[in-house]
Amino acid sequence: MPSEKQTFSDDEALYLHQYPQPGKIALLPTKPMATQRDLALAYSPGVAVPVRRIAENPETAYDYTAKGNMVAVISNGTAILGLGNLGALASKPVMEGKAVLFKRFGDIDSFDIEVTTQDPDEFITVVKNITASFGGINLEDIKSPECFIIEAALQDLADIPVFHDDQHGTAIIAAAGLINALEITGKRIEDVKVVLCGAGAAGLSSLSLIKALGVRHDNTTVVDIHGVVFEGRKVDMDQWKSAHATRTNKRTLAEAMVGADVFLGLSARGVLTSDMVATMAANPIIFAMANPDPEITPEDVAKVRSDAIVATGRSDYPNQVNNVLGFPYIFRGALDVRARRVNHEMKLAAAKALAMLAREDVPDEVAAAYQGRHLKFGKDYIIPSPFDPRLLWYVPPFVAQAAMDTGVARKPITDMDAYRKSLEQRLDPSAGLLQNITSTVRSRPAKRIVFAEGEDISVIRAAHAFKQSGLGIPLLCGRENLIRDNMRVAGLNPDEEDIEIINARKSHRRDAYAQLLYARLQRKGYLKRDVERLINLDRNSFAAAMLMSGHADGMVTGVTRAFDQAFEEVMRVVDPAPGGRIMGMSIVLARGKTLFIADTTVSELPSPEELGDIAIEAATAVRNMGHTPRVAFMSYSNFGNPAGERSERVSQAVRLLEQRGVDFEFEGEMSPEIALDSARWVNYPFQRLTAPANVLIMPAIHSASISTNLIEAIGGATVVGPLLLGLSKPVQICQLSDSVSKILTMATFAAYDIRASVKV
Ligand SMILES: NC(=O)C1=CN([C@@H]2O[C@H](COP(=O)(O)OP(=O)(O)OC[C@H]3O[C@@H](n4cnc5c(N)ncnc54)[C@H](OP(=O)(O)O)[C@@H]3O)[C@@H](O)[C@H]2O)C=CC1
Ligand SMILES: CC(=O)C(=O)O
Ligand SMILES: [Mg+2]
Repeated sequence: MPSEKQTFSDDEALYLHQYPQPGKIALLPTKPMATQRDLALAYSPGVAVPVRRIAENPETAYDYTAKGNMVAVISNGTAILGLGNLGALASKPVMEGKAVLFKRFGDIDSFDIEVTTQDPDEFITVVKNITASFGGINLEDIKSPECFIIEAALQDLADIPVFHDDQHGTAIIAAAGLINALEITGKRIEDVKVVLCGAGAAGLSSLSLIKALGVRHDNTTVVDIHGVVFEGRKVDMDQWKSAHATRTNKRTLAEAMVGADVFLGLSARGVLTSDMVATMAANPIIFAMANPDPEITPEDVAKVRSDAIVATGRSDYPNQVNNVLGFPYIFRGALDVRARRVNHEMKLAAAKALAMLAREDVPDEVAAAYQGRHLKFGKDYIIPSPFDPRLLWYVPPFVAQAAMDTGVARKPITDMDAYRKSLEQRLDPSAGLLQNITSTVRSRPAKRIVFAEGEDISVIRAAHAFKQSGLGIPLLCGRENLIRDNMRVAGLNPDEEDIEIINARKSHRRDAYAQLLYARLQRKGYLKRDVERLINLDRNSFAAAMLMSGHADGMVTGVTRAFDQAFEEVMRVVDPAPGGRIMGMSIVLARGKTLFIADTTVSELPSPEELGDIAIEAATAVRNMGHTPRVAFMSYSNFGNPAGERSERVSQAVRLLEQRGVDFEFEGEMSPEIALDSARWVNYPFQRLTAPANVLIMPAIHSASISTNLIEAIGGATVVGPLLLGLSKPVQICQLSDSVSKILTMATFAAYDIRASVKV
């Protein structure tokens, strides 16, 4: 059952997993395989050379193969999230997901491996025999108590870190959160009474770690599906539960919760009730970490307690206590020193580092990642956000140092400052862009975005997601009946959808909008009845009139008709911004680069002066997104070589812009390989860019459009847009039949408003 807060439908989740290709990962070669020589070097016979070296000295596998930055995510699917034992194959989406998260947050390459056995010995044998391929093994979603046996055995058998993430990743994050929650509430760790619900992998390991930090055994109560785990209990006990059993008369969770300071939930959805929370001690700390749905929602806690600190495993509430905050950085640090294992000291170091990071000031560029919430260490911010880019250079050095201090590092780091800098460079700068745009929109006062094609099912879904994600107030244009019917088709309940529907034909503003349009179009060959028809029948005219009249703050269209037609309809109603340049800018996110390309939609063949206007509009929009623009005027030639009429136009654009005294870097004319690769600048010592260009101004629409579409078609890149700039109001035009996600992105950009006329 999807949870109340879920902002997407089951169909959308399936669609994401199925298209454009099934699954979430693919392999990216790091060496060319284009020629016979490439093949000879990389494969037979060249490959024989590293083979012999590794046979002679196994350590050199770290030098000649991807082993050192490769982690296997291995499961048998016996405890998939909180969904239970659904088997190895069913766990594959989660394992692919973890592999992607390793890459996204830790720049670690990763394979998912699903082992179809539930027999621990067989599982151990399989994993033991593949450890040589990897720098580390991340065991995932294996149920207890088998997970304890499996991990311990593999740690003895392997000479690389074997880390059961549900145990230790979770324990590390929960410990970090607890350290900070105790600090905020002023409670002492040796005094707090802790109830753990869920005596499984995550629960028992978390309890062990917080005991190592100072929680007293006698102050803890463990509860599993049968109730309290007390000393002497006979039902469903094992050595791991017994180690945490306490002498107590309490038998149920409700009894255990009376007077408790801390609740750690690593069990199942809805296990904790508001009534139980009401009986907790003052300033209770509640970590409801079951996934995908917590033991209790923050809303249900708030009904009975205003003094509680609440954390969940989910990203849509404050305080996400989820192991995604841990495994990328713990493995990063462990791999970088070629650690033999992840030991207790490394886990404690990671927990303390995470706790410390949450107490540091949040710089502006990081603030955007926090979904507009209060950014000061306190009740709603006890742990860093998974999107905090500082995690990657903050946490691994502590882990690596602990590995070195405890003698498990095979390759100690000699210069920690240099190491920290190298971690900063690993960060994919493109990864944060869309997240930052989304977070900023959430943090600002809600904007009303009119979705002109409100009857379309994808548009309805996007509007629903827009609202559910807290991005603003969607307004759907169209006929109520049709929209309500299509809401049902989209799996939504129209009676529960709190989205305003505006039917042009019934709108009391029809006349006013017709007047507005008539005033604009009467000298352009339109009669009064022509504009009345437009307002009644053409949703773009109606929606644009809403925008111009201040009844909406932004507009999205283009899903049901071609760009040119939608653009023309919008332009009939919406004025250009004073001094603005109407143009399209596409954003290309690929391989760690963010490129802004303009003009991808409007001007066929801009004059040199117009190219300058495009550069100014683009550079300001780029700045509005928090990036420093470095503009390159694109050509097939570089600084007059080879000479030609087309390249001369571009060169002239650069000269004209020099006279306009702009406040951003620009250079040209130049070809893309020179603009993007500073290593090639040796031949052009006079060029003025301080780093590779990120804004590419194309000489004409065909080169802009072809190059952008080519990048997208080749694959491996995310292309956003084209985003429409230069209008007096924020309008975004999607591509025909865009997916729900793309429509949502365009609506988010309409709400963010990157136009140059809106200097942020
Ligand atoms: N936020 C995070 O980062 C993480 C969250 N988790 C979540 O923690 C939960 C447990 O995962 P994991 O430890 O890997 O799985 P395990 O299967 O190892 O453990 C689950 C434990 O919860 C117990 N349990 C289930 N239902 C209840 C209930 N109604 N009342 C009390 N105890 C119950 C189980 O008891 P029994 O075996 O008797 O059924 C078992 O002891 C899952 O929801 C998972 O998503 C896990 C890892 C990380
Ligand atoms: C987060 C995680 O690993 C789990 O819920 O199993
Ligand atoms: Mg897990």
